[in-house]
Amino acid sequence: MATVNKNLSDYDKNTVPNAKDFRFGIVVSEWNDTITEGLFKGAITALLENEVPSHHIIRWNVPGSFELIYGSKKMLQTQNVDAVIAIGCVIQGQTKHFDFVCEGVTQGIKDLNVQTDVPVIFCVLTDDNMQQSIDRSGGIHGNKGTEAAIAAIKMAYIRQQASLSHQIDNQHLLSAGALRIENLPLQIEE
Ligand SMILES: Nc1c(NC[C@H](O)[C@H](O)[C@H](O)CO)[nH]c(=O)[nH]c1=O
Ligand SMILES: CC(=O)[C@@H](O)COP(=O)(O)O
Repeated sequence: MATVNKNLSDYDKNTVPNAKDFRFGIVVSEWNDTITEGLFKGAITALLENEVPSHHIIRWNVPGSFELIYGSKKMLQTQNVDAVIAIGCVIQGQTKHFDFVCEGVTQGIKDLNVQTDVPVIFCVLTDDNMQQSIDRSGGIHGNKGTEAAIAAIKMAYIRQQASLSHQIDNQHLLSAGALRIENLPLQIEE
C-alpha cells in the first residue's frame, strides 16, 4: 500500500503499549530542516500524547541524513534509551548523490538494528521533490514522524518483553535445578 492510500498520522491508540517508562533518542538531520522539523514535531507530539515524559526524550542534531548513522550509534551507545528515531529528508537533486545517500543511510540504519540491542526507527523521507516531503511531514498524507514515534514505542515494548522473557527462561532453568556449570565442583582426575 502506497502512502497515498494511507495517512501516516493514523494509528489505533488501543494498539500502543504503555510508554511512560520508556526513554527515546531522536536524531535529526539539518538538511531540509523545514521538513525535518515538521517530522520532529510529529514524533514528539505522538510520544507526549502516549504519556512519554518530556524528560525521557533526548534530541541530537546532525548535519545530514548520512550522519544519522553515526549519530544514532553514539546515541544508543551513550544514552540509556529504549529506542532511537532517526529523522531525515533526502530529496532528489541533479546527480546520483541522492541514490548513494539514500542507500547509505538505509543500509547503515539496518546495520544498527542488526548489530545493536536498541531499535533504530527509519524516519527518513526519500522524495522526488519538496512537495512530496511537505505532504509527508504534516501535509495531506500525514506525518511520518508520527508513524515513526508509534513504531518506536512498539519496538521498545518488544525489546522489553524479549528481555523479560529471557530472564524468566534463565530463572526457570536455575529454579528447575539446572545449575550453572561454574558452580559445579570440578573432579580433577589424578
Ligand atoms: N542532499 C541531501 C543530503 N546530503 C548531505 C549528506 O546527507 C551528508 O550530510 C553529506 O554527504 C556529508 O556527509 N542530506 C540530506 O539529509 N538530504 C539531502 O537532500
Ligand atoms: C540527495 C542529495 O545529495 C542531492 O539533493 C544533492 O543535489 P545534487 O544531486 O544536485 O548535487
